[in-house]
Amino acid sequence: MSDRPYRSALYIPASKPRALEKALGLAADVILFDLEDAVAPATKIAARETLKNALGERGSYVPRMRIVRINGLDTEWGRDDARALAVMQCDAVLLPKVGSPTQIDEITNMLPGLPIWAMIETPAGVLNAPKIAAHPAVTGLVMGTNDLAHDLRAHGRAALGAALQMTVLAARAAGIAVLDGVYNAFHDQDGLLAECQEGRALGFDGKTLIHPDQIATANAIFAPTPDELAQARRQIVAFEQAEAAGQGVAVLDGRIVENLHVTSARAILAKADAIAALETS
Ligand SMILES: CC(C)(COP(=O)(O)OP(=O)(O)OC[C@H]1O[C@@H](n2cnc3c(N)ncnc32)[C@H](O)[C@@H]1OP(=O)(O)O)[C@@H](O)C(=O)NCCC(=O)NCCSC(=O)C[C@H](O)C(=O)O
Ligand SMILES: [Mg+2]
Repeated sequence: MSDRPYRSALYIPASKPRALEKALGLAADVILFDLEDAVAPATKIAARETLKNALGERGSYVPRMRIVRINGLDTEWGRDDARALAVMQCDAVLLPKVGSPTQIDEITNMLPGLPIWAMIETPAGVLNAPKIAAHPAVTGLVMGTNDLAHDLRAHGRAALGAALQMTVLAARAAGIAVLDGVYNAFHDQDGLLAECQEGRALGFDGKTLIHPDQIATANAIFAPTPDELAQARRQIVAFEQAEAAGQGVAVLDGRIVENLHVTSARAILAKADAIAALETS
């Protein structure tokens, strides 16, 4: 997996030109240009044309990662959406409601070479998440907690715990990125903060968002903290000193530091560097 930050991934309905324009100045790490559920059926085709214009120029929205969510290939719009990607400058395509790796084969045949992100938002998708994540074209998973809760007839985030963990497990086993679902109450900053903290503790790389006011919270919570950075540096120094003294393990503040801790520490520092590079470019 790259060091690229995925702290905040903002959905923008492709049917909203004002939101598309506004996103040029927003600090989201990832923009999810949406042709699927945020766009009403009557405006799907016009939204696709709007998005072609917005993503027509090389370098537009860079340095943010640009991911286009198309409609499912089993819908009347999906195949034309996929074909339209040929004239859009984007970094990946996001396929909704992926239930099995054969759906990934289908989109890969249409868009060879383009990285695929898969939405895990159906019961079959959760159960098959390890196989979906292991597909060589898939570089990221995105939780679709609204659709999943609907399909499960579940209420509340706690009911999704197994699915959230299964999806993180699948992504980590495959070495790819994984993003948490959206927080619908976009005026509720306290609720968003709590859900971002929970998502980070579960192992997610970042959170998908629906409103610009949610970006700052996700960016803060999914970034390494100053304490984590200081601890990472101290662990590396302690381990290097132990190694120089012929030891395989260091002791820092009464805890052992092994090679695996150093690997994590280096990953934390690399992530902080990548965030700094993104924010200054
Ligand atoms: C939720 C909204 C409908 C709220 O819209 P609105 O009432 O217009 O918000 P504001 O007036 O507060 O907007 C203030 C300004 O911010 C811009 N804006 C709003 N939202 C976005 C956005 N997402 N990206 C960029 N810019 C945005 C407005 O244009 C205003 O700008 P200005 O004119 O300069 O003041 C709206 O936020 C919205 O449509 N959000 C996206 C909803 C969406 O994408 N839903 C689908 C994805 S969620 C999903 O499907 C998850 C998954 O599949 C699952 O199953 O769980
Ligand atoms: Mg959905």
